[in-house]
Order: sequence, then C-alpha cells, then structure tokens
Amino acid sequence: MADLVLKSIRKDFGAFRAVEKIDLTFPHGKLTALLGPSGCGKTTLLRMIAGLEDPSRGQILLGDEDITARPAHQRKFGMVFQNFALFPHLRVAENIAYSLAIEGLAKPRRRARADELLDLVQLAGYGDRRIGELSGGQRQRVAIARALAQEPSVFLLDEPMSALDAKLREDMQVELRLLQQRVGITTIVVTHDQREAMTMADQIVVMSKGRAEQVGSPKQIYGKPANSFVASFIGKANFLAATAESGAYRLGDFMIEAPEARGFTSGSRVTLAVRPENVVIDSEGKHAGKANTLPAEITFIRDVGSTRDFYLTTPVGDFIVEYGAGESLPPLAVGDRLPIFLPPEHVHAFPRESTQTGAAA
Ligand SMILES: Nc1ncnc2c1ncn2[C@@H]1O[C@H](COP(=O)(O)OP(=O)(O)OP(=O)(O)O)[C@@H](O)[C@H]1O
Repeated sequence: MADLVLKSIRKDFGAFRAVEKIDLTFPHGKLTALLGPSGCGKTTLLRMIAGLEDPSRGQILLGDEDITARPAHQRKFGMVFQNFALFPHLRVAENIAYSLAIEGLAKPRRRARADELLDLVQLAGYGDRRIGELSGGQRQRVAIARALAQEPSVFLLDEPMSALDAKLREDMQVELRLLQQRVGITTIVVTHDQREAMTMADQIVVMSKGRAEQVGSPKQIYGKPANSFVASFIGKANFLAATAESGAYRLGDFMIEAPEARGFTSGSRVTLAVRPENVVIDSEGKHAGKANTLPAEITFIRDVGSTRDFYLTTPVGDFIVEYGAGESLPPLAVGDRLPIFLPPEHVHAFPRESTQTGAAA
C-alpha cells in the first residue's frame, strides 16, 4: 500500500533543463496521467521513475524506501512503450512469460501464469499465436500482459495508444482503465492527448516546459484550470483580455462580474477564460440589462449532430459557444444579433502573461 513520491526531482541534459523541480505523489492503486505537449518532459520524468534516467537532483520514494539509486531491473516496475517492443520470434505466451523464464520459473508454471494474464487482457486461447499474426490492439494487450507478469508494484506506460487508430484507441483506453481498476495497480501513463488522460486518470499532471502546471482530478483540471496554459490545453476556452476594477473585470465599456474577481487588485491585467459550453445565448432576453451580457452577432454555425457551435463577434472579441443537441434554442441563423451571457461562476481569470486571447483555443 505504498505511494510513489517524487521529491524535488530535476533533470538537466547539459545546460538544458528538461524537468524543473517537481514534487509529486502518485497514490497507491490510482492511475495518474502525465499530460502535456511534445517536449514538455513527460517521457524524461517517466524514465527517471523507471530508473532508465538518473535525476540530476531529488529523490524517488516508494513508501518509506528511497529507490533513487536503484537500477531499473531491481525496481521491478512493469513497462509498456510506444512500440510495445515485443519479441517477434517468440510466441504470445513466451513473450508474456519472458521475465518469468529469466527468473527461473518452471515451464508449466510459466504457461499457467501466461494463460491467466491472457484471460485478464481478453486474449484467452492466443498463447500459441505468433506476434505477426496479431492486430495492433492485440499486440498492445500482449505488451500489457507481459508488463504485468511479475506482479509489479508500479505500472508505467509511455504513449501506449499511439500506434493504434482512433477508434481502437478509444476502446483500448476504456479497456486499460477497467483492467487497471481490476488489478488495483499504481499506474502512470504518459500522453499528449487530453481526452485520453480524462478518460483514464484519477489524477492528471499537466506539464509544460518541464514544469508541473497543475495536479488534480480530471474534473478539477477542467473546471478550475490553474492558469491559461491549462485552460487552453484541456478542452476549449474563449480568452479575453481584461482589467480588474472594483471587484469585477472591465472589458472596454463592459463589466464582467465573477467571484474570483475579488482576488485581484484594481488595475491588474488579467486574461479571462470561459468554456464554450458555459456561454449562454440569451435568445429570450432573460439576462437583459444585467452585468455579464455582451451584444453579439452570429457569423458561422457548425452543426455536427451531437453539438452545435456558434461563432459570434462581440465588441470585446470573438466567441465560440457550444450547445448540445438536446439543449433547446430557437432557430438561429448567421447574421442574427442577440446578446450572450457569461455566468459569473464560469468566468475564470488568470494574471495576464504572454497569453492568447480570442475565440476558443
Ligand atoms: N538524452 C537527452 N539529451 C538531451 N536532451 C534531451 C534528452 N532527452 C530528452 N531531451 C530533451 O528534453 C526535453 C523533454 O523531452 P521528453 O522526451 O521528456 O519530452 P516529452 O514531453 O516526452 O515529448 P514527446 O511527447 O515529444 O515524447 C526535450 O526538449 C528533449 O529534446
């Protein structure tokens, strides 16, 4: 029942700092996703956890044990890489039991364990197949079974879905999550795909430029992004440049109220972010005359069946507003002028750095 803990971990490659000082806890039995754009340091962090890369600073603890200096093969963590790295000359069961053979386990027991794992990954009866006879999804399941053969305490996966096509990837995300919950193993998945992270993870670590920008549940990260990078990387948001003024935000001639505004001193430059599904098209004039309404004009409508996206211009910038197919709205057309309402509880504000503003990014 041991958590995996990183204490002030850092990695320099010469003069380049790939991972800034990071403190993180990977709770026992939970799935954590390391999520971020290419080059943000996810793989480097995972490789340090695996023991394939030495940290420049900091400690890695498994419960009370300091494992920072322990070589990879002594950590006995299960690992699945992007290309699955299966042995093509060995059959499926031999691939899965490979580490057990090295440990000296007798053949009948190896086979029994391989069959048990094939059952777990829903490939019962495939033990004697050749790797070349398997589909991409089946290979991935074999790689997962092989990584779990030694009953590792921690399971590490680096972009495990990247070799699979989009439909299969979605199915495998659900399958991997259900498997992880059944086995109850502490799992860390590296991904650049926010949907994948949201589908599978108990905890998401959003990374950028070697830093952990935010750590939280998918719900926390989506609903309460810590900064504009997280708001733009996870889901979509409309961004607006504003100035804090008397506990509200000023955008040109308009005032936007939000509970968070009270935290900024008047005159602070902020970036506001509002999710497209949180903006209300006030077709019935319910919010007329109130704060947080902006006059708008529809410039484009995208109806993809499950959702409708409305592109709008306003005096303070462009917006994208999303409605689900089941949400009622009167018929609307390009050129219609009607106000939009920004519910105060859905207006997030961040100190303005070099952030983007404009319609949903
Ligand atoms: N061995 C190395 N020597 C020098 N620089 C490295 C080395 N390994 C990684 N880097 C650099 O460290 C940074 C982080 O790389 P890393 O592979 O961890 O990123 P990532 O987030 O996993 O990206 P991707 O999603 O593209 O795999 C990158 O700028 C990369 O070029």
